[in-house]
Amino acid sequence: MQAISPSPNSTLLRSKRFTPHHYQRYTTTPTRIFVQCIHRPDSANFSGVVGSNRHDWQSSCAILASKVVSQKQETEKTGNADLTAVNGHKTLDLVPIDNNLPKPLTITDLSPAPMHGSQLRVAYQGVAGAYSEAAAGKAYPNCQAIPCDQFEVAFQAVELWIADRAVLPVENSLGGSIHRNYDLLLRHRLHIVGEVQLPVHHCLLALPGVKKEYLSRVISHPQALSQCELTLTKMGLNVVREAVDDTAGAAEFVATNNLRDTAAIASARAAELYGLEVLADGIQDDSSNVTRFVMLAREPIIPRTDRPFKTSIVFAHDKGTSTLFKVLSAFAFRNISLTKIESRPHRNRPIRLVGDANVGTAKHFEYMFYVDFEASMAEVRAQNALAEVQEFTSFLRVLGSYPMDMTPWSPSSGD
Ligand SMILES: O=C(O)C(=O)C[C@]1(C(=O)O)C=C[C@@H](O)C=C1
Repeated sequence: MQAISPSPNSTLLRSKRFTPHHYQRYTTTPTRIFVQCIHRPDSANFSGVVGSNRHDWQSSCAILASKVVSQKQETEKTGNADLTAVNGHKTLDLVPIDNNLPKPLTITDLSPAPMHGSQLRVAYQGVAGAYSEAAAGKAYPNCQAIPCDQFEVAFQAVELWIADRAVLPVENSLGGSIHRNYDLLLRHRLHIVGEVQLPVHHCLLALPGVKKEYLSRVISHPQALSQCELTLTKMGLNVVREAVDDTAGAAEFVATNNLRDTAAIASARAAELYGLEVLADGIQDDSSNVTRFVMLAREPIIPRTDRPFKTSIVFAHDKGTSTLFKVLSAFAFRNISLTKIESRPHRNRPIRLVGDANVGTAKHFEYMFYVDFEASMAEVRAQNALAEVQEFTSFLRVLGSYPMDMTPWSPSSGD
């Protein structure tokens, strides 16, 4: 796996990782891109903000497409049929498309890893040496890993065709679910196309020559801090814990600021990359510490039945938790195992009031339920289960049906 910035020709090359600011630049690029995309898609003479290669052209067209869609939505909202300008320039008239027509199969549907140029581009949150980067490498061994400063940015990188996939940690065997990422899965329209389970082996890292006794602070990703909480206490360190964006970012911070009183919890690879020493190895509270990541793409994969598949759904129902049993029994009756249930606040309707003049008003919290089950959407039993679930729910979305990670268990191999 090669970790690089997204495009050799773009202004992004100078920056270490993607930030929302980068998208700002991309989405406000001049209309010239639009003209170029329409008339000269294969030209080798593109100039200005768009690079000269096919990948840059594709990215520009994708951004353009999203502009046109938002323009169209704006037009529909305002009812202003003449509003067909992008950045002040006239564009082609939009032809309404019937979204229900079957889409022709594309190469994306047929190959598990569509290639642009030579390598798949995989966005992850963090900097080089983060566990998410390792997960990207495990899922797609020859990919270009694209660091992003936030999870939200990794989603946007895929939506804007700057990356082909995003890799997202969703749960850890010690720290539990990464709730923010469940919320993002719902807010965005990407599809889960795979999962990887990565053994996570944490190290305590410090500048060369620093001893444990000198430390007054340990910094890391909140998940990593919580996965090492007991061990840190047992080590008798007199340190405050501080949360930062990612584990490798913590290591980089210690190194670049020459902090002799601060250690980072990160991988052995982060120690190598940022010139730190390993003060303690394997400091996670459980040696079989493992994080589950999902891979996201713009298009779903076609579910199959020739290997074990998992399907992830999210649903809400109007009648509070009383129907939850019925929903779950749709799976039980068909012998479909559930591997995970998670509930999150229903942000559009967080509370349901049930009034009773005699005793007052009950305030019930409303939830979105996330369920993973062991079946492929290509199986009739899964389709029937979902048809039944739909009867009890007010909202149902399939987040993805994808191959299960069946790699042999080897806790010591991860870092
Ligand atoms: O900070 C990193 O290195 C990450 O990849 C993030 C993350 C997480 O979000 O849980 C991933 C795996 C580990 O469980 C700790 C941190």
